[in-house]
Amino acid sequence: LSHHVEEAKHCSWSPLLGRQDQLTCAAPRPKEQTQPTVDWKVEIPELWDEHGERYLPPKAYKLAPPWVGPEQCFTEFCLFSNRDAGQGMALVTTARNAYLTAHYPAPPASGVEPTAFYEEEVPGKGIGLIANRKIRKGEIIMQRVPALLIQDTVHMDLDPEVREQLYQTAVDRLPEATQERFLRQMGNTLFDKVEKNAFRMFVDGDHKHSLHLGVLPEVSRFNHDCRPNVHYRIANLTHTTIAVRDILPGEELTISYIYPQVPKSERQSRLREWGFVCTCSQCTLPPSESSASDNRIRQIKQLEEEIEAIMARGPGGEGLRPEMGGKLVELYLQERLHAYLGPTYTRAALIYSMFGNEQRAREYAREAVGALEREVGPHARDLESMRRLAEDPRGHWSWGIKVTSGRAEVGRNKTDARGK
Ligand SMILES: C[S@@+](CC[C@H](N)C(=O)[O-])C[C@H]1O[C@@H](n2cnc3c(N)ncnc32)[C@H](O)[C@@H]1O
Repeated sequence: LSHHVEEAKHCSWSPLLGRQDQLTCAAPRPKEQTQPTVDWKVEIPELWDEHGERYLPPKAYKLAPPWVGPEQCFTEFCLFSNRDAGQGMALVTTARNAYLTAHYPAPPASGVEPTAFYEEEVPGKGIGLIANRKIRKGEIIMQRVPALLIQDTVHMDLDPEVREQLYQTAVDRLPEATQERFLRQMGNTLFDKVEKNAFRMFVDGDHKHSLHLGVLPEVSRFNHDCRPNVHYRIANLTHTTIAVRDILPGEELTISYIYPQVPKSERQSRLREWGFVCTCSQCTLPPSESSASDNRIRQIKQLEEEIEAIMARGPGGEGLRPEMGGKLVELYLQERLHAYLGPTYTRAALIYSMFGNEQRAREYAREAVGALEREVGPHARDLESMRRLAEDPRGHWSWGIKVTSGRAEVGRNKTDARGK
């Protein structure tokens, strides 16, 4: 079976542990890359019977050297390791998941040169990453596969003493340099280090035992900011961090651990579940600016819901105004939500195209292309549509449909983006 990595299957819920937030999906078909990256088209051998219902017998999941394992088994979960994959990988999972993981690409670490940033103590946050030079929007900062990948049930249910010993053995299987980096992470016990630093990763789509906690010791140094300058996405178990705006030397590099487009009190309570009180740039604004920010977040929500409701009635739906798209972009930029602009630019481009505003449609479609590539990757669903709109607005399905008759005159390509 040629098993492309597709939406829903092999999607990865982010971000760091458990607290469900953004969804980053892997989809098929690689596009040209400007920086070294993984091959997105993954060949995974047949794993199901011909009806796609039953798993193959466990012996079908044997791993070839240099993979080692299964060892240290507890019920169906065992330790598997490979010192040569990525910077070394240890898995505590089922044989089936180990087999799948072994078939994902585990590329060597890549990204910006190691001197582009450095580690430093950041007041109130522990160690963080600081830019050492200007890092440009769109630069991939790190691309890594997890050093430790632990099936969620094991992490949650195993007896704590047994679990700690198992994690110790798993860490011992890693190359020395990776072990050291792992042990330098925040957290008193190995369990605690996984808790504080892991990202949620799905190995096997929506199949049983798919959810894992992936620990990437270098990526763990990114502190949280509710208005991050770095976005991350996970596809094929590869974790990519990418600058979403130009970052100046001396600025801290940050990601968001949560879905941040909610008022401050909600963000803070979500982050308390993480065991810390957020001291980020947005949470420490003076009260008047903080309430202005909360207001903008409410405005964004309202406007998005309004646009969604109109679009749902069809492209000719009444109530759409051309300035709605521009206003939405403006609010996002004022709120410094640079990591979440893809759908916003897409909406704005479509709205202006519908009203026959060529210049604005092109301009926003171009921005949408860049933002979608950064946020979702080269296989983002609306990317092709936005490329076409940027190149030839008048040939796009959305062109002028609000001007001509106010009724839907959906053109050539019905699979194009429609305000998503
Ligand atoms: C994944 S680690 C980040 C790196 C960590 N600072 C270190 O020294 O290794 C997450 C931990 O960093 C701290 N942290 C990250 N972002 C923070 C923020 N915005 N405010 C306060 N503490 C933060 C919290 O202690 C959190 O549990």
